Amino acid sequence: MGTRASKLALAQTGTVAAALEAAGATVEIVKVSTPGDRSSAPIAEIGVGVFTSALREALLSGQIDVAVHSYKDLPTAPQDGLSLAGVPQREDPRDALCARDGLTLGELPPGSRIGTGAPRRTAQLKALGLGLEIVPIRGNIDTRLGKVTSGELDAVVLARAGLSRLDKLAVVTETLDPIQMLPAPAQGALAVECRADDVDVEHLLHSTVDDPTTRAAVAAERSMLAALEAGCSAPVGALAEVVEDLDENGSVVERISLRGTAAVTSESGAVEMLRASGVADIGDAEKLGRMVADELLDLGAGAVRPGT
Ligand SMILES: NCc1[nH]cc(CCC(=O)O)c1CC(=O)O
Repeated sequence: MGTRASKLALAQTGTVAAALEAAGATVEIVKVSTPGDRSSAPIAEIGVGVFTSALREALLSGQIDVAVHSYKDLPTAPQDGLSLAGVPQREDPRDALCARDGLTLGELPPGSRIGTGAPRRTAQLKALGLGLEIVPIRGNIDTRLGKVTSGELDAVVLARAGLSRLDKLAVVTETLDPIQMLPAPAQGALAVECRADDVDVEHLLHSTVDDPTTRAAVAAERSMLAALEAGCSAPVGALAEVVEDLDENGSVVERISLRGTAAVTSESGAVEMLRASGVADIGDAEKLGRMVADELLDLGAGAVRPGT
């Protein structure tokens, strides 16, 4: 199994490895270095797939047989020759504020310095109108948290899932409500890939680590992102949840609800978050994503293409 060498990537790969071992497989972990690990430039500058392409190449060349990615880091375009055989049950997808002195977002005084490198988090924080100063940062979770401990920053915003996997939830001072901060499409989910012609491994992954509910939710979020022609560094948030609903006969059915947001920045620099949402049958998850994207485009989301 190939993995990036960061603590988070190793923890993520470890959970999948444990599930495969419990199913009788023998696993060897192979660390693969990616351009995203070697460069500290903003992700938007290094390009799409900075954390995932090297793992995919190792898979295609036969150096490894299974790759575990953070799903939100995968480009939306499908990859020839690979199969997304397992989408394990998702962690809590929300973002988390880790602030000094136990403060919540509303308690941070205007002018507080908040670290994040994500255009999506930056846009949503600005749109809240709290007068916070957004400071661009990159680096692994410990590096980011260290900037709060040292006093360089008042807070950082991180994926709650990453902190949970590293057993660091104690540093969270507020789990951000999706009404204020919609997570990245597929945040908190993993993507487990193998070669498309490796049917035994594909079957093993599918039968041991795949969660159809997570797969449907992520499909809705990612099809919204793809329909906006945006990538993981775009100011776009999405959250799909499987909810219980009643059909026309009054029987309980599971349906999927999707909320999406995209930022538009005016010439004066003011940020507005456009919002759209919808509900559909689980089998129509991808269609739902395209519908919510169309609604965002109708509202004026055309100006959120990558790089803008
Ligand atoms: N490349 C950043 C990245 N990719 C996946 C995670 C966290 C884990 C997840 O969202 O599943 C993170 C860090 C963060 O956003 O705080």
